[in-house]
Amino acid sequence: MAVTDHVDLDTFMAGVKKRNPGQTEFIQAVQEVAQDVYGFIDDKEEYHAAQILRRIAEPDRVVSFRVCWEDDNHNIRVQRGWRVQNNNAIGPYKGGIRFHPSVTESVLKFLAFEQTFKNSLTGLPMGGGKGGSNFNPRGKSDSEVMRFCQAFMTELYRHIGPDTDVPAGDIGVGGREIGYMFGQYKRITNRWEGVLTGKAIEFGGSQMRPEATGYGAVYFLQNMLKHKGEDVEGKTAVISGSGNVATHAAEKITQLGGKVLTLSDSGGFIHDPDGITQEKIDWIKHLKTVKRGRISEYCDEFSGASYHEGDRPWGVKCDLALPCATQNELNEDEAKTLVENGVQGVSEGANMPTTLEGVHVFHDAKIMYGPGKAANAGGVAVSGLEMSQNSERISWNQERLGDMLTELMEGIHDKCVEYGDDGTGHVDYVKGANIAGFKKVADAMLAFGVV
Ligand SMILES: NC(=O)C1=CN([C@@H]2O[C@H](COP(=O)(O)OP(=O)(O)OC[C@H]3O[C@@H](n4cnc5c(N)ncnc54)[C@H](O)[C@@H]3O)[C@@H](O)[C@H]2O)C=CC1
Ligand SMILES: O=C(O)CCC(=O)C(=O)O
Repeated sequence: MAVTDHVDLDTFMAGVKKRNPGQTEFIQAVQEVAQDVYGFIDDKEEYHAAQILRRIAEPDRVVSFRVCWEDDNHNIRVQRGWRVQNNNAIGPYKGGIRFHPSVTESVLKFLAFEQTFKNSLTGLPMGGGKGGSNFNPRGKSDSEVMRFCQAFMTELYRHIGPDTDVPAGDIGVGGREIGYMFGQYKRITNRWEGVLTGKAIEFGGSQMRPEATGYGAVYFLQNMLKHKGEDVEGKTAVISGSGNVATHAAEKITQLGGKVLTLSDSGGFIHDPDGITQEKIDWIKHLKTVKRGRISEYCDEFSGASYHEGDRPWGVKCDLALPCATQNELNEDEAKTLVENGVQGVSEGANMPTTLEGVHVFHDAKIMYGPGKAANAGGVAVSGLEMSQNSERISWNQERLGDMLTELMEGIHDKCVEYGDDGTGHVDYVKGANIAGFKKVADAMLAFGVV
C-alpha cells in the first residue's frame, strides 16, 4: 500500500498511539479531532494524499530545556521547561505558558495541538504552540518566582520572536510572571517588541486581555442560547476554577443577570446558594492574585456558603455549567449528573476539561455544548489584537476591544454552526469547531506543498 493511500480512523489512531507512547492527553485530543475530521475528508482525496491530519498531529518541533534557579534558602533547583511549536501554517506559533507540577510533554502537546484549531477559528493569523514547566508557583516568594521566570526566559528567548512564536499566560502564569519574562527577554535581546501577550497596559498590553477568555466563554454560551431563543438572564451557573478564566466568566454571567453558585480550586469547591456577586468575585480575585490563598477561605468571609473538600462542583443543580479549571476535570458520571439535573448549556473556559466519555454524554443528550477550542478562544483572539497593536505601535481603547471580542466570539459561533448543524436544528459544536478549525490550516498547508 502506498503511504498516501487512505488509512481508516482506527489505523490512523493506532499510529498516533504507537508514535506517542504513554502520552494520554495528547492522544485524547487527537482522537477527538480525528473522529470529526475523518468524516469531513472522507471524499476529499487531496487532504488524504498530502497526509494533512497526520502532519498536524506531529508537532513542527518540541523544544525541551533545563531551567536551573536558586531558591530563597540558596538551594539550587532544577526544573524542566518546554515549548511545543505545533503548526505555523497560518501565522506565528501562538499559545500560553503553563507553570504547574502536572505539566508534562503530553499535556503541552495536547494544548499546542488544540491551540492550532482554536487559533484558526478566530480568523486571525496565528499558528498553534504551547509551553511551560513543571515548576510549582504555589508557596514560592515573589523573588523565587522572578528568578524562575528569568531562568526560564534565558533559554526560551532563542526560540521565540514577534514573527516566530509569541507566548502568553496560562495556568500559573499571569501578569506578574509575564512581566518578569518580558523584562528578561528585553534585557537579553535589547529589543522591545511584542514577543509576549498578556502584558500590563504600561508596557504594551491590551485592554480587555485579562477579561477576554472568561467573558468570551460566556459570550459563546450567550450565542448558543440565542440560537435556541434563550438567554443567560435568570439562569443558574456552576463554574469550576477560581483563576483568571473562572473569575471573569463568573463576572460576565453575573452582569448578564445569571446567578453563579460555585467556584473551586484543586482543594475543593465552594457552594453559595445566595449567588457569588461582583463584590464576592472581587474578593476572590484579590485572594487568588494578591494573597494567593485557598478558595476554602471564602466560607470564613461570607456566611451561607459551604466548602466541599476534595470534590468538584458538577453535582450542584444548575442551568449552565462552565468548567474553567483544567483538563479532564469533568468525567462521564459527572456529565450524566449534569444532564440528569437538567443542564441546558456547557461552555468550556478550560482546555479539554471534559473527558472523551463525558463529551459523548453531552453529545447523546443533545445539550448545547461548546468545546474549549471554540468557547475559550476569546483570550487568544485578544492576544492576536495585542500583537496587532504592538506592531502598529498604538493602543486601542476598552470599548473598541470589547466590541471586537463580542464580534469575534459571534464569528466563531457562526463558523461552528456552519459545519456543525445536523439539519434537525441541533448544532454539534465539537464537530463544527473541529472541521472549521481544520479546514483553514489544511488549505494553507496544501498551498505550501510538501514541507
Ligand atoms: N488564561 C487564559 O487566557 C486562557 C486559559 N485557558 C484555560 O483555562 C484554564 C484555567 O486557566 P487560567 O484561569 O488562566 O489559570 P489560573 O492559574 O489563573 O487558574 C487556574 C485555576 O484552576 C485551578 N486548578 C488547577 N489545577 C486544578 C485541579 N487539578 N483541580 C481543580 N482545580 C484546579 C486553580 O486552583 C485555579 O483556580 C486552563 O485550562 C487554561 O488552559 C484557555 C484559554 C485562555
Ligand atoms: O493568549 C494566548 O496566546 C494564549 C491563550 C492560551 O494559552 C489558550 O488559548 O489556551
